[in-house]
Amino acid sequence: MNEFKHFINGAYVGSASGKTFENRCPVDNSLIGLVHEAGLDEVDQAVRAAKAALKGPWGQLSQAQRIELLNSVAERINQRFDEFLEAECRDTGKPYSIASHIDIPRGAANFKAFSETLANHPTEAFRLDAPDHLGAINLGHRTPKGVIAVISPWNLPLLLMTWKVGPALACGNTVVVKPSEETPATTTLLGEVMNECGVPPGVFNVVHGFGPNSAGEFLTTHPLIDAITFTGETRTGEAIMKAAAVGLRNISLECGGKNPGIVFADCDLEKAVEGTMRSAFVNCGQVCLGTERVYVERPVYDAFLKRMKEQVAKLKLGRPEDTAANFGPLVSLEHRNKVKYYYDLAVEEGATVEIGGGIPDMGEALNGGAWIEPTIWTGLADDARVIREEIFGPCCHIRPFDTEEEVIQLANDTEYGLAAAIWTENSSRAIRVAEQIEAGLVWVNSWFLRDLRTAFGGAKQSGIGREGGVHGLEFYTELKNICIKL
Ligand SMILES: NC(=O)c1ccc[n+]([C@@H]2O[C@H](COP(=O)([O-])OP(=O)(O)OC[C@H]3O[C@@H](n4cnc5c(N)ncnc54)[C@H](O)[C@@H]3O)[C@@H](O)[C@H]2O)c1
Ligand SMILES: N/C(=C\C=C\C=O)C(=O)O
Repeated sequence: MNEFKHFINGAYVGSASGKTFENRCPVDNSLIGLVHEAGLDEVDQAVRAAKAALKGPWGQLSQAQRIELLNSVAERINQRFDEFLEAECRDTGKPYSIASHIDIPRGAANFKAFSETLANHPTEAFRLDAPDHLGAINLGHRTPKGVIAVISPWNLPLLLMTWKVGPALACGNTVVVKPSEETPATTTLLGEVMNECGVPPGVFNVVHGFGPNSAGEFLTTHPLIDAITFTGETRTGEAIMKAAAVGLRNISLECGGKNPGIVFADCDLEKAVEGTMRSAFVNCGQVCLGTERVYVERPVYDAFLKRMKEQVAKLKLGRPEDTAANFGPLVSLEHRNKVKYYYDLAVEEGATVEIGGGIPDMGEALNGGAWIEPTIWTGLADDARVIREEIFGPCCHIRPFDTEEEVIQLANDTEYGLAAAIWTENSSRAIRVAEQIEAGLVWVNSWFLRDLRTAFGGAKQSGIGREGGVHGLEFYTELKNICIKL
């Protein structure tokens, strides 16, 4: 039985209250750990440790020294790859085949990528003419923002936490991380790596707990937090934004989505099927960038639907360590109940269930887990709740369209604006349509192909701000202008 303690000032500490909550394996709902729930005291200790570390050895390091240290963190994650893989898959139930290609490699890459950005990105300088004709020089100078609260979700725990911790530390900040209550393991394990690599105590801190009236809320309302970066549901983002308003703390929000996939008749059909299969079903559909609405130009609608059903039927459900498995359970029974609610709602709203729609028989050993069938629907009206609300499961609705104008209107008819995928071999059409899609991220003939130098974030109710590459600098640093009279 694992015991997950907080990581504060370089040490693992339990909650003074002794309060813990259960950590269960999604594969069979077995009890695999107890997690300490942080109270106000633990959160305060973590924030004050982070504050103090800014003025300690960490604050004395040069940018080059910080970058060297963070590159060693990346290398150590890779050296302990199997431990991170086992911990992530135990927490999430996802197949090793997925976590070993996405979650863990990106956990390391997120430290390296931002180090290189920082080392190579200039600030700014302007020469100003002055009335005395001697002029002045203006210099842009970046300093760390301070103590960053990092609040992360359960779907890609290590990836999404390090996506924030990497740039935050690269810019000289310190962090207090509150991972999801569903997935404490890899964030806790990273504390060991920080110590092994010589990251000073207090630079990286972890507190466990829930949101409201628990560690999440205690952290976002703590007066010594200088900025909050959050990934999770839009409604949670609203709550965190309200908390951040007191004391004017900056926020970076990466929230929900109801992403469209647009398949034109002039696409490479096999590429479109392969890409849509990934965007709808990888990670059991638990990817914010995933496709839950698929629009297919009428001439290829029947062929596309047929191929998708054939591919879904081939998905192999199984334990994480099953090398043949490419489809795991949802993260919890609670989330399975939510997704199954939408499966039932789809039928009530008039959907045709083309494949799936239920709970699979996984055999006695696994039937207690959060398993659910990958599902395709057709025939729903555009205003159906299943078409408008984020489900965050392995399901998608496929609908024909006839014109480019029609599909752009359909794709944009959502309160969200996170991502989209467009499948066409016509490059002019690809760019023309992509420019009109109201989203932060548009892939053409690909999906979740990530260049960490690019801007990442959502429009509309999918988030606020952009992280990635130089874009994170605006959030993770204060930019000062120094004007020097000549
Ligand atoms: N845009 C992105 O990059 C992105 C990436 C991954 C997931 N997501 C979204 O995340 C959601 C799924 O993740 P989830 O269920 O963990 O989201 P969630 O909002 O329920 O929880 C996310 C985190 O916020 C914490 N939290 C909850 N309420 C809080 C509060 N009031 N104050 C402070 N912290 C609070 C939770 O404990 C958790 O650590 C989906 O909507 C998905 O689209 C978005
Ligand atoms: N933030 C990123 C992925 C988000 C995935 C959402 O589930 C990334 O690739 O950097």
